[in-house]
Amino acid sequence: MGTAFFDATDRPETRPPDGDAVLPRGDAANAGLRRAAMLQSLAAAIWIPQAGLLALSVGRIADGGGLHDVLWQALGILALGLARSGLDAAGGRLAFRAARAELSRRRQVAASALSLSSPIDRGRPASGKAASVIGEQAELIVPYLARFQPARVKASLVPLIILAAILPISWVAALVLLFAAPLIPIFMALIGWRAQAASEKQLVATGGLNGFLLDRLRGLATIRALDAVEATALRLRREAESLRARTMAVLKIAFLSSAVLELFAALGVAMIAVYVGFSLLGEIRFGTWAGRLDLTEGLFILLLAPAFFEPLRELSAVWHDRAAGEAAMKALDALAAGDGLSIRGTAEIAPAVLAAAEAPAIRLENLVFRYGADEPLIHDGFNLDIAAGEHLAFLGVSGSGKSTLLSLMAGLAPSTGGRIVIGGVELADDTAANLRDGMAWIGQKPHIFTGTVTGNIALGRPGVLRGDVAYALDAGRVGKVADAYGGRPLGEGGIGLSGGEALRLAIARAACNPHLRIILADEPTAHLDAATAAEVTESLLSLARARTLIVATHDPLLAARMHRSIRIDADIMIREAAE
Ligand SMILES: Nc1ncnc2c1ncn2[C@@H]1O[C@H](COP(=O)(O)OP(=O)(O)OP(=O)(O)O)[C@@H](O)[C@H]1O
Repeated sequence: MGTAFFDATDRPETRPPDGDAVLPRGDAANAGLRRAAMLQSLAAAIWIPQAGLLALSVGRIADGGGLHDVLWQALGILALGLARSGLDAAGGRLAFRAARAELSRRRQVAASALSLSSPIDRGRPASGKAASVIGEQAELIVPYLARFQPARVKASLVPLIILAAILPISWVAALVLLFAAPLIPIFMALIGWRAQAASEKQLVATGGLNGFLLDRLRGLATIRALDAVEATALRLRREAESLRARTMAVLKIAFLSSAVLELFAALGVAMIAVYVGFSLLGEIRFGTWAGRLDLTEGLFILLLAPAFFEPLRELSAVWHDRAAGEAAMKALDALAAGDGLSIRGTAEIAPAVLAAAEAPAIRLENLVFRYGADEPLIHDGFNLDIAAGEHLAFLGVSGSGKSTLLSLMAGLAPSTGGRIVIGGVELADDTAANLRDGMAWIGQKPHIFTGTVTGNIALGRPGVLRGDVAYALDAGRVGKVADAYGGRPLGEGGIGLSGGEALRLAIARAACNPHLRIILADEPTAHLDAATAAEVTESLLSLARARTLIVATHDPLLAARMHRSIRIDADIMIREAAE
């Protein structure tokens, strides 16, 4: 079984709702986006009085007026222009802030759900895919919320206001716009369905490629050793090609939607221009409420016609953001749904359950466990009493369930039946987190983070002081390694450390915990040569002094140093020796 590391200080508080429904937006984000949309719509509507003043000025000059006749109008146009820019900028800023806040909220929910999912859940999302969704794809939510949402409100309000301004002058012009406008949303909606499906496929392909890459990079040594480089490269090329095809499909739809909109907008404006032109020439004598159009009215309508389509064009420009944003939200929500095995102890409770306790006794009562509803029973009514401060070895053939027992004691997954009592406290959802504060997990292959040796020991845990790290270096016997590296970082995944050094570093990590009462060690001497295994055993035993230690092991030498060993497969005690 792999190694687990849990930092009890990093416990998320809430669990997102189950199911794959898109998570509702936060109230603050909704309010911010609504205000932003209103400000931007108001900014767009200011063009109506500006156009009116402009048409009036040109009409006066055409009637023989001088510059002094249009001075006030010019100042009005300028003032309105300034107000318009100000409102537009304020709306944009507000929308962007609300969108970023919403992105952070959703990221936190997804990351919380991920951190709650059990490290022994094999259905956990691939690390590369989860990182891609939370880190990269989630960013697509920002343009969706900050640009698409206000653009949608603008597109549904501003054309109506412009229509209301044109209708009292000419019912024909209003009618032309009224017929041209709905064609645009209808076509956009038709295209939008395809755009969303294409975006979802593209995001899945991106996540898949990231997951694949991370997985293969981690296994590069194996791939090289087994001469599978060529096959892996071919697979990578195929995946990259599929991603390219999906990206092109998304772009094609994005371009198509803008082309459709431009076509209808251009046709609408052209028809208005033809009508106004022929009316001014006297060729068309209908369509107004009072006689013929004059130059001021005609110009006013002409200036407003492109503005009528402008919000729809804006909507089309950000249409792709909607598809990509909703697909990203779905991907985040799927992570947040986290419906596999989850670790116990999601709730915070006040006092540290084990803080004052001595090395606790552990009791497993009638323990039943299976990894999933369709999976076989791993343990069926397992009973065991471990004395306070006892050092115990689980022995048994591979697959007999030793690591599973350790995981259950650490609360990495809820048992299917029975109970676990640690120091008189039953391991349950409201106690597991605090019980874990007093535990350390030492696995076969501890995860070494990129960073210094001391940073890897302290792990940024609050309350770990310089003195604690110095003590831990000593306890894990890694002082020499720390000296050799100094302030230089270790390579990714612990490159630069031997297996034994990595194990001793894990022991040092455990030694840093002032609440440490229980040590769970999963095959700590596996894959080590005899001398290194002996060193690790000594470090482990000195750490376990006055603490309860349980090791799952195949190593008879390590088992011989324990107070007692039990065989998990036969459920019988084969050796009991007091030290
Ligand atoms: N995350 C998991 N999801 C589903 N089944 C699992 C998982 N981990 C282990 N198993 C299954 O549970 C059984 C017990 O596995 P476990 O790792 O506890 O055995 P073990 O005794 O520790 O073996 P080993 O000595 O090889 O480490 C095995 O049949 C294994 O296939």
